[in-house]
Amino acid sequence: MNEAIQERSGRADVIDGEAVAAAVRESVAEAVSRLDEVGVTPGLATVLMSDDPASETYVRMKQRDCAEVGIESRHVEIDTDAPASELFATIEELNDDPAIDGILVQRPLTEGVDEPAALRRVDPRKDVDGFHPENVGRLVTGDPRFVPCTPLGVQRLLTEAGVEIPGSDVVVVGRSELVGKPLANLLLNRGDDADATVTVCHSKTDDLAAHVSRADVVVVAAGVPGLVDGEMLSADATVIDVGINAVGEGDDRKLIGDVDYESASEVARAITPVPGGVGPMTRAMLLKNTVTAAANQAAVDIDLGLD
Ligand SMILES: NC(=O)C1=CN([C@@H]2O[C@H](COP(=O)(O)OP(=O)(O)OC[C@H]3O[C@@H](n4cnc5c(N)ncnc54)[C@H](OP(=O)(O)O)[C@@H]3O)[C@@H](O)[C@H]2O)C=CC1
Ligand SMILES: Nc1nc(=O)c2c([nH]1)NC[C@@H]1CN(c3ccc(C(=O)N[C@@H](CCC(=O)O)C(=O)O)cc3)C=[N+]21
Repeated sequence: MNEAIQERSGRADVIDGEAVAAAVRESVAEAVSRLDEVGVTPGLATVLMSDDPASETYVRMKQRDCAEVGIESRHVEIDTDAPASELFATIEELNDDPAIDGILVQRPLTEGVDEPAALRRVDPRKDVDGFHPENVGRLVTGDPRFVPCTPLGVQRLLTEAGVEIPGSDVVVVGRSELVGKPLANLLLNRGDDADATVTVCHSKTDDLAAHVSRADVVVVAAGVPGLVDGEMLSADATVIDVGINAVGEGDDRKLIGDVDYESASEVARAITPVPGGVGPMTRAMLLKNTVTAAANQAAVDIDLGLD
């Protein structure tokens, strides 16, 4: 049995995102020490312009992750009442700051700020989120530089779970710029960890169940709890649940995914839990992209040991 697969629940193997993310962080820490030997310390800047408590939590987690692997982090908070020009000026400053290798502008931004305009301002060489149109274009044309962290995390979970991606039928539920579209492009590209036949479903898809039932791999990123359940799945399917939905109040408050875990794990071959699946991988891939950005900007030609 694979290291990524820790336990069985129902019939499906449970893919342990925390364990795979810990292994990624370990290899990132090793790469950081190799960079340290040549005098390079990677730096990540997080920019928050929002009062959303979940965003504040995520940004804190990202800083903690950085500290664990030896990446320096800087956090900039912009008042939600401030004009967008203040956000844009902050991004420009970070673009020009040699101590900063990666810039993450936490989404969603406060209402009224033109998000695409903000993402376009990030220097594409520091765009560790992979959201700048230049990096989006490079992914789509099969010459990726920075690939968004969640799709990268999903791809790694699939390979760690022993899924043979080439030739497989992948159904992605959700077509957002953040997750669905870049994931579809990543798995559609040529390569040993790709070469999939990809179908992308969304809210206007006629008969979601018909698509899902034919898939070897189902990735759900819709933000709709219970959207995919066991009845829709084929018995050999691997299910990756990207959704993060907070349900309940007070002591009953918890996170659930977009997949009905109970029924899906009775049918599927393997499944990711929420929490503990894709979320930790998203954060781990951010660290990896930051180290890559640092090596590229320092123009050091050393083997980072990252793949
Ligand atoms: N684990 C992680 O690391 C991350 C988790 N997330 C989570 O993943 C989920 C998706 O995020 P994101 O991509 O940003 O979300 P968006 O809201 O931007 O996109 C949701 C997508 O799902 C589609 N959709 C909505 N309802 C249905 C439906 N009934 N049937 C089929 N498709 C549907 C939408 O279709 P249409 O385009 O037609 O509106 C849209 O394409 C959220 O729960 C988010 O919190 C996000 C990022 C990282
Ligand atoms: N510029 C930008 N880049 C992003 O990558 C980005 C973003 N904005 N905005 C919001 C989404 C969401 N996202 C998550 C990251 C980690 C977890 C995560 O670690 N989740 C844990 C649980 C966390 C908890 O306990 O709250 C888990 O699933 O186990 C979840 C969601 C990144 N996003």
